[in-house]
Amino acid sequence: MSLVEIYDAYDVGTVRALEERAFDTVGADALMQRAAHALALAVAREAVSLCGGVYGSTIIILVGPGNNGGDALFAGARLARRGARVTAVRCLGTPHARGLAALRAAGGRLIDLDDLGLDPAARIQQRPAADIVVDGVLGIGGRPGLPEPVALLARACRDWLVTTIAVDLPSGVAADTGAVAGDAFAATRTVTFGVAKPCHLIEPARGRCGEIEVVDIGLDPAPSEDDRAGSGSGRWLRQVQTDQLAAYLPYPDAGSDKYARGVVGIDTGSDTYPGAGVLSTYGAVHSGAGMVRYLGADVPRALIRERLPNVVFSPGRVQAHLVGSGWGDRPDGAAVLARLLGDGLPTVVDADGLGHLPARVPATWLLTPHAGELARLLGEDRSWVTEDPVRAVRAGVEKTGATVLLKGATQLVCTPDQPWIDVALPGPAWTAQAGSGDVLAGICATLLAAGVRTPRAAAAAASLQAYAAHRNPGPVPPQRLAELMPAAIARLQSRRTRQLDEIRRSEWTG
Ligand SMILES: NC(=O)C1=CN([C@@H]2O[C@H](COP(=O)(O)OP(=O)(O)OC[C@H]3O[C@@H](n4cnc5c(N)ncnc54)[C@H](OP(=O)(O)O)[C@@H]3O)[C@@H](O)[C@H]2O)[C@@H](O)CC1
Ligand SMILES: [K+]
Repeated sequence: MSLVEIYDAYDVGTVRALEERAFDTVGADALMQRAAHALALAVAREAVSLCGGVYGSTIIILVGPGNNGGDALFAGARLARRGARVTAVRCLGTPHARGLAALRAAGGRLIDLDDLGLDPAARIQQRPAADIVVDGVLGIGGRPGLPEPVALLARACRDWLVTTIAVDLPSGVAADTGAVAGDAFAATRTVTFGVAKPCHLIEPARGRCGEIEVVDIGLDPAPSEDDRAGSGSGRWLRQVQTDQLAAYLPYPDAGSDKYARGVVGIDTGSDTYPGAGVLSTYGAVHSGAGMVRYLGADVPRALIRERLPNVVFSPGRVQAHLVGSGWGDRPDGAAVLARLLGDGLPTVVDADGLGHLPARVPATWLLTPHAGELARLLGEDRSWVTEDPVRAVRAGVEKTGATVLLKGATQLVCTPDQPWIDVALPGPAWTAQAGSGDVLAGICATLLAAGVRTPRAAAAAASLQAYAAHRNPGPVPPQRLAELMPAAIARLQSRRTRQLDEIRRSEWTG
């Protein structure tokens, strides 16, 4: 049994296809026992740290009607055999029969949810004696939306601040979309089997998972195209890792000049909204552009001239364009975009620019909407985007032909002809503030001007901003975060140098 670093996530349909193949080779029982073993280990580790050992710890196992409850009951049996006091609570339907028999044979017992004495009218529920709660109510067979009184129990567990370990996923979250409709459990740790699922990467579900452990139970960790196609929805997400971010960024060498590093042409901001022009230029300047030409309105131009003397204000050669942030209601917006389309250069279209898009644009163009802007682009409600951001970002790509970076708590990058969707490194909640998106658009444009492929530039830019914010926690305003970007890039460059040294060393040592 080994820990797998979380990287790829697949939808439930794909997981079911993998499960079927594994059933054929090792059998369903073996898979469940492996899952239960890994789960019991995770609970035991928690018991050791909270109570000094498994023996004598008090564990409550919440069980639903499916195999998720089966995993939890078999894990409970293992823990009871090691001396834990294990009580299973029947939350929904009939518990997994063999799992329950195993628990009882090991000295555990089953009670009903009613026996916990939860009171719907009480503001604070009486806390049962429990060191650890294991959430085995629903797994990948769960429909979102917990029925009462399970929803009340989920709320109570959150109020009790009890260590909660979710089996596969926190019950109540939608496995494929990451949506949380109504109440859901919030875990301290989630132990998931074989591969991660979208809910482990996408907010708000991700925030309910706590620490995530993907354990190897013998499923193929790399589903084939057939496995994915069979699922119907084909959701394949790839979480950017810090090492990848370090590898994706362009670093100059001794022979680089400003054109090798890239010249960005920026037409953002307006006399009404000058801040967006300033911030997007800050983003471009501080993420490594060789040169930035600001070609926008007069008021932002004057502000930029005061703050960033290295910015050039005359037209000339550029290698990537950035337009749209803070344009407001710009009458010539469509004409500007039509002209840029003729240029054939990679182009970032942000914010108000999205309202002026030509019918089709190339995949080298990058659109950077937040949920509301993507909804407007698609003629949908904002909730249509937030309830299933993967579906929405795909729809944005299909409609426009562009690469789309959907901004928000989880930032997704989708591009035509690539079967997976990249998930940027998640940033701290402090980065949700006015101006973050403008700076991000500037970083995207810099990476494009340096010649980074559009989807990679988008995933790297969003991840870089998150990385810099993590290194500088707290309410740091976006312009200050932009100024902290060079130090973050330097750290990533050192990391990349170490990676390359290791690769060379391993090549030498065979
Ligand atoms: N993948 C793998 O390789 C392995 C997977 N394993 C484990 O199996 C788990 C999946 O098991 P599973 O298929 O039995 O589904 P699970 O979620 O336990 O329950 C479904 C039941 O709940 C019911 N139900 C659903 N939603 C409801 C709601 N809102 N409110 C009320 N009821 C609701 C639903 O009813 P129905 O939809 O049929 O009406 C059905 O009866 C997986 O997460 C992992 O833990 C491991 O054992 C090892 C290998
Ligand atoms: K669960």
